[in-house]
Amino acid sequence: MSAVIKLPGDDGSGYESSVFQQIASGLRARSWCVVPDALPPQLAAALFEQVRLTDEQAFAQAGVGRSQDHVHNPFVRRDRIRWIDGSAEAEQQWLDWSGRLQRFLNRELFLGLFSFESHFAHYQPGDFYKKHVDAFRPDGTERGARREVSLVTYLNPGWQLADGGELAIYDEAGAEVVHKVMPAYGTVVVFLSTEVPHEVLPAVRDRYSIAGWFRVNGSHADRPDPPR
Ligand SMILES: O=C(O)CCC(=O)C(=O)O
Ligand SMILES: [Fe+2]
Repeated sequence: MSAVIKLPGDDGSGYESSVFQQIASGLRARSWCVVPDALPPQLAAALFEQVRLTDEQAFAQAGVGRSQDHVHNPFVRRDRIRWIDGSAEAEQQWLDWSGRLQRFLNRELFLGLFSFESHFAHYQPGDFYKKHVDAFRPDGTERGARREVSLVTYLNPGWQLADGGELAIYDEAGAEVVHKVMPAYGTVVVFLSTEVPHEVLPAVRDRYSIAGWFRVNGSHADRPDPPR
């Protein structure tokens, strides 16, 4: 694989903090936000290279549901995924960037996010992910760490409107689409995992993305939970 250029933390240009600020303001105002060109170009390029070189065999059919009843349901979602573990340098840079975003959101919004998990996703032409929320509102009985904030980014150079594959964002009741996001290279979408129903519409070309979740600790004082 070609050498990946080492990324500094925030390069001091203020670009990163301005992106993070837009995300925090968006979440504060209406529980979701879309920031075009949010990924630093070097990071986007490194991740795109990584996903491009990943053997299709390394992607596994994605499932739906909570851990115990997690099943593959091709009527709900068709994408194939590969979890990011930081073993490649591009992945480590992605985890560093999302770690900085996590700390920023905790500082600005007091969200108490304490862990992050993410995967690459590949939607082939015609694939979709029907309307869903990424987490259910806590009902007081759950003890595990739960998804609080969802983070999605796209790795599709030259995407056109006619290619489809938008992320449709619904109102909180899930009744109407309020916004459609084109999965354009470097665009980042962030939303509250329990509040924002959304759907991936079919595309006419291969669609690559990363989907990730920041979790909060749902543990009770008497019985701490592990992060996952
Ligand atoms: O790829 C997207 O636009 C969203 C994916 C998604 O909703 C998910 O993986 O939960
Ligand atoms: Fe989702």
